[in-house]
Amino acid sequence: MLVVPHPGNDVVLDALIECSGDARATANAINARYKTHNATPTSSTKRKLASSDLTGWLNPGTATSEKPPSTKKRKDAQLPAEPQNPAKPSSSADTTTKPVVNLMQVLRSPPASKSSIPRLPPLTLSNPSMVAEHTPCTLHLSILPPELACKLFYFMVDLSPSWKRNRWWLFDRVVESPHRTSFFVRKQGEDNSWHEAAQYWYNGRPTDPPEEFPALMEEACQYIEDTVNKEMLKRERFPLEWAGHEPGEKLWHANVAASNCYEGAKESVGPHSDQLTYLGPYPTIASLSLGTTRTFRLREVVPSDEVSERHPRTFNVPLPHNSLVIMHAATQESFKHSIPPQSALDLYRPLYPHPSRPTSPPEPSNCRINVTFRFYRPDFSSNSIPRCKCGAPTILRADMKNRHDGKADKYWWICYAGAQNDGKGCNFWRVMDMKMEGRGPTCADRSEMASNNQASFPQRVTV
Ligand SMILES: O=C(O)CCC(=O)C(=O)O
Ligand SMILES: [Fe+2]
Repeated sequence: MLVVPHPGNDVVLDALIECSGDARATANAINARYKTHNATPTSSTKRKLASSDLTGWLNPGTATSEKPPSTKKRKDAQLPAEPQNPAKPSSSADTTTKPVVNLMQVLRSPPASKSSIPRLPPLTLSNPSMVAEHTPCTLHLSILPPELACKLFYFMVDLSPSWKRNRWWLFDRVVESPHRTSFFVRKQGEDNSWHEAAQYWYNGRPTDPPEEFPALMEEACQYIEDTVNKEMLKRERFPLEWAGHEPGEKLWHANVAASNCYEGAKESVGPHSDQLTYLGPYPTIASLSLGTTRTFRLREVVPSDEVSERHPRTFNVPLPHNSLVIMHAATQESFKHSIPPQSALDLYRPLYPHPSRPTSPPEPSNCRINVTFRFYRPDFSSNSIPRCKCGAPTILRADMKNRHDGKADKYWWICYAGAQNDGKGCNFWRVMDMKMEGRGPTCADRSEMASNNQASFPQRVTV
């Protein structure tokens, strides 16, 4: 079993988007990027090159090939264009021989930069005002009453042995995430429509019906919703954000939550942006940290038209027990986030004894529990998600290299069936069209309505 930081295929999906859905160009581009990085191969890099060539990933004979929306290369794509003479398929990359190779070595290697633009060192954002200054996120310390935070930590740690390691196909092998995860829904009437969404938390794997929010999670969620709503009132809203709440209803509420357990310093999650399939564009996600402090890393994705001017910057945010990061709108569109492995960590020392051992002193722990509270939008409900030719629901991803200013945003519906189906999906691609697909109302729709009614509407959209 190859263990890679989840979700390792984020890099591949981004590269596919940059190559306008052309899978062959994507494989060639990833190979070319790797080869550029290792321009003067040593004997060890030669060995890696031979075993990790991605050309064999493509299997056009089995793919249900839909012509991508545009096969014309985008001139602003960061990855190199398809070579004139595509490399001959490497025998060692042949799917029948299945070489064992850590694909992250291939996918993670950025090209050696020859540019003169200064690289900025990673910046540690050690307090809430620094986080707000440099990122679209806000950090909130001591978010829950201390006893509730401690009880919820114990409760989730006790539950976590039943959580799953995410598994999916990447190219021709199954990979597994280096942490455990679970998914919860908030009971709201008889609505079971998020069962399918839960499967997406597990990369399209069939799952048992998701669990409902346990009582302690529900209690915590109410504090978190209050903070998120207060923060949302302070910030600008983006045109594609959801604005369909009823008068008097909260701007944001959580209807699902995903949890992660990282045991020890080495468990991690790789750089990714969250899938937008049910969240829609410009989501707000509230991420609660309990237990040992870990670093939350944010790395900006520089739009294509700025790559020659500046390098992306990396920000490290230490997240202590009982802290909340709100990933506000535009975080998923313009940053990747991760929990990198660490060489060491400080044990968490609970203030209170475990409820089932009230007379024993609390034991230090090397676990971190993370709960991300999310709002799955009604206009992105399961039955509205386009299906690909495999018959499976597609996933929604932002074209991160496009500028994200609320005006020129682009999102793609992409086949994701390959993640569970021996790595074989179809080449389904479609640009999302909010209006044509009948989605909304968004902040832009509301603001349009207001101007049609000739009401004066402020520049900052308030809904
Ligand atoms: O553990 C964290 O703070 C991040 C988890 C995460 O990125 C995710 O669940 O999508
Ligand atoms: Fe995430």
